[in-house]
Amino acid sequence: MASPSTELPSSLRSLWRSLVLGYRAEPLLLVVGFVTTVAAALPDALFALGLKLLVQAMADRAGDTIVLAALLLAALSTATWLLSVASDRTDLRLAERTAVHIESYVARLQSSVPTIEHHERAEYVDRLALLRDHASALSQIYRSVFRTAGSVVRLVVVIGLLMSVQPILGLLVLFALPTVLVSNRRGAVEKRVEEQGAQGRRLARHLFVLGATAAPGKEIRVGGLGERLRGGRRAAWDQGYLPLARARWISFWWLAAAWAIFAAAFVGAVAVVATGDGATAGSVALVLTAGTRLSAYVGQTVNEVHFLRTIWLDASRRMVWLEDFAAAHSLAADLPVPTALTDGIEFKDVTFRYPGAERAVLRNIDLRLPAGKVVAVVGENGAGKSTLVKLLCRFYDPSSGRITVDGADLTRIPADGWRDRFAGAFQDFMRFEYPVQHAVGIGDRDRMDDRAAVEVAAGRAGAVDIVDGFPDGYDTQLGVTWRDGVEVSFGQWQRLALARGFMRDAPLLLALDEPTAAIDAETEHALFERYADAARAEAGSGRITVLVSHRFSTVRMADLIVVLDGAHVAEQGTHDELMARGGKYAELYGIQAAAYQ
Ligand SMILES: Nc1ncnc2c1ncn2[C@@H]1O[C@H](COP(=O)(O)OP(=O)(O)OP(=O)(O)O)[C@@H](O)[C@H]1O
Repeated sequence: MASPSTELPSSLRSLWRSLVLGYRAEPLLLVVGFVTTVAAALPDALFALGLKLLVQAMADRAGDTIVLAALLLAALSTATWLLSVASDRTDLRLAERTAVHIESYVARLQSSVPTIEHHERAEYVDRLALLRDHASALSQIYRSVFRTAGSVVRLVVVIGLLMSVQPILGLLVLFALPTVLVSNRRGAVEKRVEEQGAQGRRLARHLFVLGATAAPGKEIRVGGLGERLRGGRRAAWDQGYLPLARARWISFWWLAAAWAIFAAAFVGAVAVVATGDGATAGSVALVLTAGTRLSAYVGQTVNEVHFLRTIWLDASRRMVWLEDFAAAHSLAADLPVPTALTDGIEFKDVTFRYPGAERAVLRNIDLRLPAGKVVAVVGENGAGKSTLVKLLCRFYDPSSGRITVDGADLTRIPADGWRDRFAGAFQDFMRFEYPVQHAVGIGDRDRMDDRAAVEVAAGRAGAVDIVDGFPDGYDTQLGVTWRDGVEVSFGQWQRLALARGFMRDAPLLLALDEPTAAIDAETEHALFERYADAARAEAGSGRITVLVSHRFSTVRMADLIVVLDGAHVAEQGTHDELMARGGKYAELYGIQAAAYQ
């Protein structure tokens, strides 16, 4: 698989991609916004010319020209005002409409990455956190680009007007260059410092959420951790923000010095024109007005470019980076999604390390999960059982080696399609605070509103009694923070998650990664036995059922038991075979059996 670069893509390419995205979303608004914003720049910049004509006509006491010049000034002011209002409204509307589009586009990009590596690697998480914060604001990029274009038009016009008085006055713009250079540089420096501090700011936010939400509140109070949390948050905040504040102060002083250079040149230019041969009232008025406007326009352009570079363009580069990342991760999917399994799933010399980790959680695993069988995975805490399931779901790809499905490399099967063939539940399930119908129904998005399907799933998970106990049955809102919402216990959440995992009727892979830890051993055993029987009854599709459990009473009925130990498959076989062998499984089984005596 092509590994995406960790470098952000170029500004120009990112700008182009954002413009294309905006054009696809709102072509008319984009064009009208551009034309009105740039058009508003013209009459504004020509104001200096009107003023020159008026002042000169007054000096010459030319009555008709005075009236004409005054009317011209009024027309220029009105046109500037009208076009500015029109462009403001259009740009605002464009920003609002593209914001929704861009936000859902970014969300779609994130979820289209088949693995979840980008949610866990610190450098990606920081990058995505900034993108998420700015995703809706990214829609401002259009306004910013139009305004920058308008500022450039203004600059060109006033420089032309200044040069019409004396060509050398065109050099005035050179004295504004230091401000441009400083702004450019400060943008890059501030952005780098901001990214370096992203981890600290994320930590500060995390600690704030920890201290301000109900769930962790119990442990924090019991442990008396409040003060420590506040101190940690303060320290993380300082670590995230102080370097940025320092960088901003330094750039402020640089910018002030650069403006001082321009101010000196402007005063000199006015003096030269006012005292030179052939100085007229009109030309002095023009230099004064155009010069003042030049400084304002340079300031505007510099500000626009600064915001464009540091916020909008930066967010745009992150978005294009995410596009590349998503594209690089979906390139290899060129095989069809299987509709049945005949042989099974095979791990071939699979080694896996979590992103950024040194240690391999699974090492040189060779394992065959036969089609149509029930496979139990056991091992001590941290042995890698859940990781094995995550690889089967393709939340990660192996660091080396291959996983094949009926001989086809799993990385070449579209991840979405493969997951549509998956059912099951995880130990770290999500508490979806929806009405019960949807909290369970989203396990099969096409049948989310299908009451009968949800009832069947609840039956499979043994959750019917729980739902019947809620005030409005399947229409009950879960979570007390919502109107008419009910409190749900951990065990109830777990059972609802299990029901969600059973929404699909004919999965090829059913994985149950300790989804019943909060349920007593006997009930778990009965439930798992039911799933195993169902799996065997439907062996025709080749469905593989993978059970992860610490309870050996549950595990023993599996067709194949895999014992993980020290990142390796220590043993595998049926219960009887493993007991006869007298190895790790027999030892662990013996310990648990003795505890239940
Ligand atoms: N996202 C992750 N990033 C880095 N390391 C991880 C991640 N998830 C798990 N690990 C590490 O991988 C190892 C195996 O974890 P895994 O959850 O697969 O074990 P397990 O056998 O399912 O454990 P348990 O029985 O406690 O659920 C552990 O050392 C764990 O710390």
